[in-house]
Amino acid sequence: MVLVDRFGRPVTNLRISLTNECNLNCFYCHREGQTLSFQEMKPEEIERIVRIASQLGIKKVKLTGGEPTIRKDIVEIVRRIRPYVEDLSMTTNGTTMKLLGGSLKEAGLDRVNISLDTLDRKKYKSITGFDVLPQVLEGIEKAVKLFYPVKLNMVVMKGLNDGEIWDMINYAAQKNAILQLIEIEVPREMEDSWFFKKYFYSLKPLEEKFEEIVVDVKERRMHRRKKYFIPTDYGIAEVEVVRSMHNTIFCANCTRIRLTSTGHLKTCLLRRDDLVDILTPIRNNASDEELIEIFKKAILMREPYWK
Ligand SMILES: Nc1nc2c(ncn2[C@@H]2O[C@H](COP(=O)(O)OP(=O)(O)OP(=O)(O)O)[C@@H](O)[C@H]2O)c(=O)[nH]1
Ligand SMILES: C[S@@+](CC[C@H](N)C(=O)[O-])C[C@H]1O[C@@H](n2cnc3c(N)ncnc32)[C@H](O)[C@@H]1O
Ligand code: SF4
Ligand code: SF4
Repeated sequence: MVLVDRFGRPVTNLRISLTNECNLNCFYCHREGQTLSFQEMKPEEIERIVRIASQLGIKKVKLTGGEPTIRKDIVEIVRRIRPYVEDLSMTTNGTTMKLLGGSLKEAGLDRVNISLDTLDRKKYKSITGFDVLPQVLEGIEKAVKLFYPVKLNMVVMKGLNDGEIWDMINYAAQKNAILQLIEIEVPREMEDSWFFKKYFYSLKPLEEKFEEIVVDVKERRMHRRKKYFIPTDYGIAEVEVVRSMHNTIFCANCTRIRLTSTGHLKTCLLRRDDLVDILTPIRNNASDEELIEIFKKAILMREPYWK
């Protein structure tokens, strides 16, 4: 069974923010659309929500945040939810990967996405606020030994790191990782913000350039994102483009529901009016049937953001 929303979009994956806290401070960070952080779910509460989701056909889970790996119980969380999930992945800034990668793998994590906007140490510090690029690069070395696929997330910013796109394509090919090139995304009301105006870099022209040089192009079901297969000196690079701003096709093919670290189901990254509390009912001993109804209510609230 898979639940389908009012717009005909099946809901097949759950994106869980484990904490809104982070050990870095990227200036553009959307924190998965979460604004509150007054409480965090316990491992057993997360496990219960994932079990209920799996009964509704939601079998792919992404762990994110804030930085998911700063939770002291991260390995326990992975171990607890593993049995209910077919594709269990994490998006991380990579700072703890060298230390934790082995335990996460052992606990059952399938794959990781690691954020890496630049290979330049000074720029990395100016973006994230911390001089930890060498630590992150070591984390990537560790990750590619443990997991497949590893994706590297590069948020492309005008005048800041747009000159590094081809270096990053080569770096990813060399490490046998997939590169995700990502446009900065903000909700409508923030399109006037200083950083969006200054740094937004449209990836559309680059996609057109890719079309001319690729050996293959594939399209993912989720968001109908394109994956380009580009020849490099290090073999074929796989480059996925995440172009979400004002993209109606992207939203029409959104198959995700979200869970905030405070225990609220959230229907869309960019909406501000879409939280459905599931943690309070759990703490008040709600039955599985009641939790299923809460999921269904949230799924009914889903709508494409850009339409
Ligand atoms: N607007 C929007 N952006 C998203 C959504 N999901 C992911 N993103 C953005 O896509 C980029 C990559 O996100 P990741 O956390 O690596 O996850 P992903 O690539 O979507 O997931 P996988 O491909 O399954 O690993 C980030 O910039 C996210 O903010 C979504 O549903 N809506
Ligand atoms: C919010 S972070 C959380 C996970 C982890 N801390 C990390 O940085 O990978 C998830 C992903 O969203 C991306 N991201 C954050 N803010 C963004 C924005 N405004 N636009 C596009 N992507 C963004 C990050 O680069 C990262 O790849
Ligand atoms: S590391 Fe991730 S959560 Fe932390 S500030 Fe950067 S993008 Fe946001
Ligand atoms: S509806 Fe669009 S903006 Fe909202 S989460 Fe889905 S893809 Fe992202």
